[in-house]
Amino acid sequence: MTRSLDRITITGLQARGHHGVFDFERRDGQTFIADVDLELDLSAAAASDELERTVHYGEVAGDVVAVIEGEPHDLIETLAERIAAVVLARPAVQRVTVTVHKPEAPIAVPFRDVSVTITRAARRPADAPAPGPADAPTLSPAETSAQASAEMTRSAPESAESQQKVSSRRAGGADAGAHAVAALYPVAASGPVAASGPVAASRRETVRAVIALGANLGDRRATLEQAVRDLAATPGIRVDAVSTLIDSVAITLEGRDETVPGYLNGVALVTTSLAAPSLLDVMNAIEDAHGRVRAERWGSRTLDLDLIDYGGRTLESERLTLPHPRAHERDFVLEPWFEVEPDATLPGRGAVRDLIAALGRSQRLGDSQRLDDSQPLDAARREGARREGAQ
Ligand SMILES: Nc1ncnc2c1ncn2[C@@H]1O[C@H](COP(=O)(O)OP(=O)(O)OP(=O)(O)O)[C@@H](O)[C@H]1O
Ligand SMILES: Nc1nc2c(c(=O)[nH]1)N=C(CO)CN2
Repeated sequence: MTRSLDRITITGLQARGHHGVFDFERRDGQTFIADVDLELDLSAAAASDELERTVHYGEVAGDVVAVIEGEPHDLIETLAERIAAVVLARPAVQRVTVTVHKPEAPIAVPFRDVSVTITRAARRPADAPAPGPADAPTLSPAETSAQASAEMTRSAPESAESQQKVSSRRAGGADAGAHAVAALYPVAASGPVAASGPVAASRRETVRAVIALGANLGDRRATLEQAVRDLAATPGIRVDAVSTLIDSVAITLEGRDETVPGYLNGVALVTTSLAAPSLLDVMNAIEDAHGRVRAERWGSRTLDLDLIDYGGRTLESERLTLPHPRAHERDFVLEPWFEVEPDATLPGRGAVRDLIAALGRSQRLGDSQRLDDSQPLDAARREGARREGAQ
């Protein structure tokens, strides 16, 4: 006889997403709220008092929020289906009921809420024995949105804890080497990486990402400093290190062009709890805030922020390709990256050190030069982190 299952229920999970059929919904985003009701057998966990034998509700909350923040869908029906899929990816969960609320939906008459509710079952026999550690192979927030689009592959995500270890190790390595590099790793001084909103207390998986910065119009240095400040002040983003800035000749569709204003380029290493599409949203918003006009490809711009690497993942979607498809041939990206992460690798391309060597002297931007004073950029990073902490 099949006995009825136990339940874990989380209600009111709130996050900002860009789902909807209207352009303005895609552009501006709005609040979505999810309730999830997991059906599973909790007796082994209750008997042993072991977290490993149940499902960590904090992680589920993080996964759900990542789906809301991730790849936009037209319908809340689709969003609910994606949420159900990531919850059911946890082997212990037999059935899940998902409600997605869209309280700010564009409905022309006063209303309190609109929602959809779906129930989905795992394609596992309901009375099969519960898997060992109930929660075994879990998905990171980024993966969950990736799984939704079924496009992303990955290497293992780094937990906040392992990330801290990696950063500390790097700081030690830097101490042993040039002290200029050590100054770029004040790990302890950086702010926490927290999810915004009601799930801030839940443990969110964090991912290391590499963001390239460039500008060739206006006060380039001031713009790049402000962009670093803006990134560091964004909840869910911690800027761990910034490179010095290099001055480089503009590469246009015609090649090197010295008649076009030259670029200042640099790289920021960040740790983020945002899903990759949400991180790109933030980057685009910062570009827009600096008057970025998207007139022509490789045209002059006040600010360009490119997502070079996101936790080693590869992705090919309409608006985001990971790693950045042209990073391997750009020494204005590779050189600053190498400076702050000498052992970095570009997924599918190899060690950044080797990629720089492969470009060969003749192809390098001969005019690239290190600006000896990049302190303002690091000061901007710290100031942004303080601003985020104060929020
Ligand atoms: N990894 C990525 N980082 C940033 N934008 C990306 C990435 N992958 C895809 N895109 C998409 O590329 C679009 C165009 O970006 P952008 O205007 O910065 O291009 P570009 O700077 O002219 O050229 P390039 O991408 O070669 O630097 C963006 O709207 C974004 O959706
Ligand atoms: N030197 C240089 N040239 C470019 C750059 C850039 O950042 N630096 N960015 C481009 C489009 O993203 C096109 N050309």
